[in-house]
Amino acid sequence: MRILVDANVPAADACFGGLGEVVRLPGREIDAGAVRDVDALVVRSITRVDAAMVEAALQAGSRLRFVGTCTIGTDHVDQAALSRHGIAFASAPGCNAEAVVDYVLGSLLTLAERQGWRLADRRVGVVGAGSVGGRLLRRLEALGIDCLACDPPRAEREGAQGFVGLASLIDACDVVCLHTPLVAEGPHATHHLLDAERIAELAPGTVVLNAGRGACIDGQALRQRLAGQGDITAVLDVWEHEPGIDAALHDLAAIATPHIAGYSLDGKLRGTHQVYRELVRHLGLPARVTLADLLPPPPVSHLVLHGGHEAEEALRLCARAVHDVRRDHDSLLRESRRRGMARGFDACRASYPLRREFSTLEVTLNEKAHEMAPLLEAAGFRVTMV
Ligand SMILES: NC(=O)C1=CN([C@@H]2O[C@H](COP(=O)(O)OP(=O)(O)OC[C@H]3O[C@@H](n4cnc5c(N)ncnc54)[C@H](O)[C@@H]3O)[C@@H](O)[C@H]2O)C=CC1
Ligand SMILES: O=C(O)C(=O)[C@H](O)COP(=O)(O)O
Repeated sequence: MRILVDANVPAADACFGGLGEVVRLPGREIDAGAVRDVDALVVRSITRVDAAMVEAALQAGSRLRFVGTCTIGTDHVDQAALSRHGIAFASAPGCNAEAVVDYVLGSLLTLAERQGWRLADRRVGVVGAGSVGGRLLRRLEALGIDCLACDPPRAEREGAQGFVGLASLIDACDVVCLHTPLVAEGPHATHHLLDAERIAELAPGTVVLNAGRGACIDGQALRQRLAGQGDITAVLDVWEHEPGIDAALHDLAAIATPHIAGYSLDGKLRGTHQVYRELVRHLGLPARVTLADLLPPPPVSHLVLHGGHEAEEALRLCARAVHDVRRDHDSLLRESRRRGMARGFDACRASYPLRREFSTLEVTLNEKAHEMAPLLEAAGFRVTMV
């Protein structure tokens, strides 16, 4: 059996090597020709697995019977086309949701520091309350932050209580966080969910954060608002037309990162392992590799606080011990200046030093810092007191 695996999938040999011959290719080079001679394909979000690719590969004699994406998002895979041709499909729901929530908290704490406000004084709106948005709401609420959630599909299934419409959320919130999948059509389509009209409705001072999919925001309309009135702030991890993103919008975003919100080692390994489990199930084999086999100890495992920090300052300190979003912003700026936008974007992603998640950091609080315990636990750190 031959398994073609995106070169950016970690632990591919450890997981798939026991099942057959593993062949690696950069995700953007995986096309019908590359798939012609394989039985299984394992990708991430940058490989388009569409009807044309699958049909061209099959016509050329491909034995392809399984496609897995080690990501949450599935908008790059034409699942209907796979099913028409009897090809099994698996994704990795929730795999990197914790990492995205860490990214959002780290970004908001960084903006708060730069702009001189406290997160505790802001109302945060979460659009798309699924794996990522739901976890974000739970952490924010545990931190005592006022939140609103907008999720019409969930509101339809579960009842409207606890959810608001998008217009009300925009009207009431200081921070609007997008965590929706990209859905091209249907009653809950998300393509340009924040369109020119919605962007015009954002009150001055609003922070817009997108860590869902780039095309959920009309980038041109956002650029015009930022360049014209310049009275809102954008934190963008995802972009229309990645990797060739709009350079002017990039320059106007307060925090601009190259689609790495979910790039924790933990999240990526979970993604690989989830797809591995689905592949062995498809083959009727036992899963011999466990996730614990794959995860090394974190580079920074322990921090001691002796007190004297204001609450949000302590949070920022712990968040940055794990992940400093300013580094990711600076590296995209530097690499895009040096290599051009598309190549710089991909270079940052390819060489990204996979970070760990907040839950891998143990924070020990000395007596004078004990009062920080509830806040740090709510943010997702492991806390011990001495
Ligand atoms: N920036 C990054 O690195 C990452 C981005 N993502 C993106 O985030 C998306 C969300 O991830 P999960 O929360 O795990 O997915 P999920 O499927 O668990 O949740 C998505 C939620 O969005 C809701 N939704 C759908 N249409 C909506 C609409 N029109 N308005 C408001 N809500 C709507 C759904 O009902 C669902 O509750 C993924 O599809 C992926 O595209 C995911 C991981 C990493
Ligand atoms: O899981 C998802 O969905 C994501 O957006 C991934 O974190 C993106 O990672 P790549 O597929 O672009 O490596």
